Amino acid sequence: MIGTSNLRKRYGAVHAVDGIDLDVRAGDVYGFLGANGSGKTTTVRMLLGLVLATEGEIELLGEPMPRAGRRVLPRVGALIENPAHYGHLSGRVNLTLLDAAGPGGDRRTRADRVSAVLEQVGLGAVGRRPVKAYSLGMRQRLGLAGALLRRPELLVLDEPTNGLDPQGIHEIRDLLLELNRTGTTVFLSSHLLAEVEQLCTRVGVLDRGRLVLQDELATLTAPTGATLVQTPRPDLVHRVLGGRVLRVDGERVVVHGADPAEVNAALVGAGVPVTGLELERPSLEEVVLAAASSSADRVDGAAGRGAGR
Ligand SMILES: Nc1ncnc2c1ncn2[C@@H]1O[C@H](COP(=O)(O)OP(=O)(O)OP(=O)(O)O)[C@@H](O)[C@H]1O
Repeated sequence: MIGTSNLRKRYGAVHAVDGIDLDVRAGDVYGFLGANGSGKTTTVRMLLGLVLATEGEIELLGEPMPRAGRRVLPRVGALIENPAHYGHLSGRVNLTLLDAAGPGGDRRTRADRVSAVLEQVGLGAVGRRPVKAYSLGMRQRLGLAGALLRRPELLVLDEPTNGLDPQGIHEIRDLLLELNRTGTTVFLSSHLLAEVEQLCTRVGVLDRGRLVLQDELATLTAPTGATLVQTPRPDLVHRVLGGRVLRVDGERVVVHGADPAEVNAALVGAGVPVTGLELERPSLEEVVLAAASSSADRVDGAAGRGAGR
């Protein structure tokens, strides 16, 4: 759906995007993660033909960009930063104008199309209110409704939950998952690890213009081959399992071996109280921090800590 090869953008001496090879496949919810200033917006703008690359190739839906823009862009829905709307007009009228301005929107079916996307983003009941009375979350959803007018195969979203409250973030997340279930590939940029971890199937990490990581989320956070034992008596685990203990962190003991049932049987058989057992997996935060170590402190992991496994 998106492929880039050695994609670069320089602004004077600044290497905003420094030779990246993106690979976004059909059906992905792809999280494009990076700290502020790492080059996410510049990349998204290049993908959509809004900024010219200094060097490199871009393919969108198998066609070269920006050359094939006229053919490709009607099949792509995009939301970049805060979408602009006419505040004094209703959401419905804004979408009607947008639909009329773009190519390929049959006039006779326009009203139905607008109603359908308003329903889809949960604005059916407020579509006739002026946009200036909308909350930030509602405006963001209206922007998304605009991106959905042409039933895009690919959605490209730059920080779609920026500035939203937890409820708004939740709604956008559900909407994107639903769209993905019905066949839309989603590419979204974010600086929030937790957001990407909860939503995405594939992850790319940008660090000062370079793609330092790109893989399936399930692969990145695959079990490490160890078992995490929760116990009030870590000393007893040591006594029973000896050399198999890899680490102790308070009441959490990491034990070599990827068979929690076997570990449990050994411990309980020896009278060790076990209050929790699971396969150890790295959190996305740990994976990202390891890959982008030099500037890891700039990636916002705080929100991801609670979601870590
Ligand atoms: N038009 C421009 N002229 C000069 N420098 C620019 C321009 N646009 C971006 N940059 C620089 O390129 C780098 C990458 O910026 P970009 O906005 O793509 O990052 P980002 O990851 O999207 O950050 P944010 O999350 O803050 O939007 C930054 O150093 C920025 O200052």
